[in-house]
Amino acid sequence: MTDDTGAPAAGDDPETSSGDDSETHSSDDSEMPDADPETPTDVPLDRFHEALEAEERPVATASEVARRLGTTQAAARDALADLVERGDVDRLDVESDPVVFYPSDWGALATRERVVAFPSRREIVVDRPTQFTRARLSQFAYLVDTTGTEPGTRGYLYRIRQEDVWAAPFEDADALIASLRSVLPRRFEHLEEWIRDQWRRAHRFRLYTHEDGYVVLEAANESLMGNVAENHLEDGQLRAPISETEAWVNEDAVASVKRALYDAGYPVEDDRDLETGDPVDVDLTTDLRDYQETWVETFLESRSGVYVGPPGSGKTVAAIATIAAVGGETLILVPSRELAGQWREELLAHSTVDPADVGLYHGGEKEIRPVTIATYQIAGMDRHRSLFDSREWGLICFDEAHHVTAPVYSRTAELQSKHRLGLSATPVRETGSEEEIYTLIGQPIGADWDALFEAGFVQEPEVEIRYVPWREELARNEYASADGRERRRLAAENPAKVEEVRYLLAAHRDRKALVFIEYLDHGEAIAEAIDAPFISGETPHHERAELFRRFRDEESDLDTLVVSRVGDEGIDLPNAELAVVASGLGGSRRQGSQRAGRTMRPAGSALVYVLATRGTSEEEFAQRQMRHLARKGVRVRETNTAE
Ligand SMILES: Nc1ncnc2c1ncn2[C@@H]1O[C@H](COP(=O)(O)OP(=O)(O)OP(=O)(O)O)[C@@H](O)[C@H]1O
Repeated sequence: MTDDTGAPAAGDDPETSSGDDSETHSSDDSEMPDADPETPTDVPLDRFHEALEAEERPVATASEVARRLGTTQAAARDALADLVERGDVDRLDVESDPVVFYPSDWGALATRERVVAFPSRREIVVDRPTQFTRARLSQFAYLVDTTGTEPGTRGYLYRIRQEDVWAAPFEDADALIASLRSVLPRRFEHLEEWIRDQWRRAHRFRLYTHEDGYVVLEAANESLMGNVAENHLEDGQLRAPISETEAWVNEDAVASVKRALYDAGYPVEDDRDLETGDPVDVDLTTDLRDYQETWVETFLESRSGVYVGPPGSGKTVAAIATIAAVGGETLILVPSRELAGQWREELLAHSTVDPADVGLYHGGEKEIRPVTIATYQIAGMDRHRSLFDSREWGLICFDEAHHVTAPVYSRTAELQSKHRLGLSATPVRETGSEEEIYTLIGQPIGADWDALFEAGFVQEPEVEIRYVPWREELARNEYASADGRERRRLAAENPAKVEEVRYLLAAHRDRKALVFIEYLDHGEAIAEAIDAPFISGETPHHERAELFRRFRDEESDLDTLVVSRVGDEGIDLPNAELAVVASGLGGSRRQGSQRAGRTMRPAGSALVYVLATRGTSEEEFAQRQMRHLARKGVRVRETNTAE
């Protein structure tokens, strides 16, 4: 069984997570009386109660108990085993979490968290959810909001969508329903029926490779083949019927068949034999974290998928592990040349790959090697078709998968016979091509973002929206009399923002900072005012690379960069501790979370300031972007700055 929570895998020894625990709970051991490292295995039930009280939770892992009792983990585990033996304590094997313990007479522990179901809306609100509940829910429900709908409440709102059921990692519908029942206060027949129905839909069509090598579409019964497939598929997608329930699929149409049936509400199971390409000798040299291992295992089971995790959560490293596991020639597609270079370095840093086996293919260099890193731009050009055809790629990796362009999609549609891996920090897209990503690349394989923040793998940024007033009458009047795009530009370029940027940089003098802007003039004005370099699309590549290199260099005195959209994405600046989004609020939610993402790095504490001109549409944009982050569990604060 797999899970997409990113939490430690099934049956994990609690020991493996003890290191994380100590980071997640700020424990104060001095509260515990008589901490004795030599605590015998015989722990009275009272001491266990004390440990729970100190944790302020109804359940505790062995490592939490050990810490509270001031004993070793092994001793705590033995003691807990004794208590379980005596019937005083129960243990709960949570599939994707460490084992937790609770007093037997608290059997109704779930009442501590309040779970309320709204079956007709297919929504579940959980007040103070435990890890257990969250891990379970995240397997078949979508976390809509963590901020609570009423002021002061802390409800987590989950929604069970069609596609969540389709992608739920269970062997069968019964297992999914069992999981649902384990978190809901009672049974909801209609909801269960709906889930079973959705589950059935997702298992009605299957693609497989015939022993003679061609691809077959198989329907669960005749009428599905007749009604659904024939009504929704176009001429030429199927070559010929093989039986009442099977048809020979045109190899070039595999992607469009999948897409059409998905749109018709019948996601297709893809059981074809995939190509692996010529073998490549790559071993991983970095130990994966538990959730990364789960990602890779899940990928290998379905042979396609998209790792969805916040920036800095280790998607690239997990992708390198996947490359090593598939072990075949790999084509990696990235949005920019800088990222291609970075990918190469990461590959060399985290694996044994021979540098001579890694090629870069972009505007500057054109090498095709067993592992080739190319830009989407080049990959989309007709005259570079050979990139796809010259080797039998076994794995195609789409970095920043929401960037995949239409020409690349159409090309990769032909590459459905390869292992396909996407990486994305932002599953949400406003243009609606989320479905495109998931049907053409694969299902999302994700982690619970909150859990990653809690475990300390990713620093939670503090995001603050600062509403900046017009401080100049002239600017305010100009704005009032303008319209359309001009109005938006004027709001973005509110001169008062220059002061604000200066103030924020001065207030955080010790932090490496990125200032994001949308309009070139504005960027130049800010760069001049704060005396920092400005990187835009017009900055030559070598200059850009040099500035980024200096910014990364701890020794260098370059600690502030002003960056236009080019700097937005994926550039690895792990030491950026402060981001000021001075303009660019008209962008999508994707950009909002990417900008915040630039500073969501394991090193240093991260702060993001978003400047919005008060009383303009920027206010609304800022709030929309930040709501998206808040839903992901990121803390957002709003401040009005002085007139
Ligand atoms: N298993 C691991 N052990 C040690 N360090 C790791 C591990 N996984 C990732 N890291 C480190 O964490 C940092 C972020 O990892 P990585 O670049 O893979 O994240 P990402 O999710 O791809 O980020 P982005 O979305 O910004 O590209 C890197 O410095 C990387 O070396």
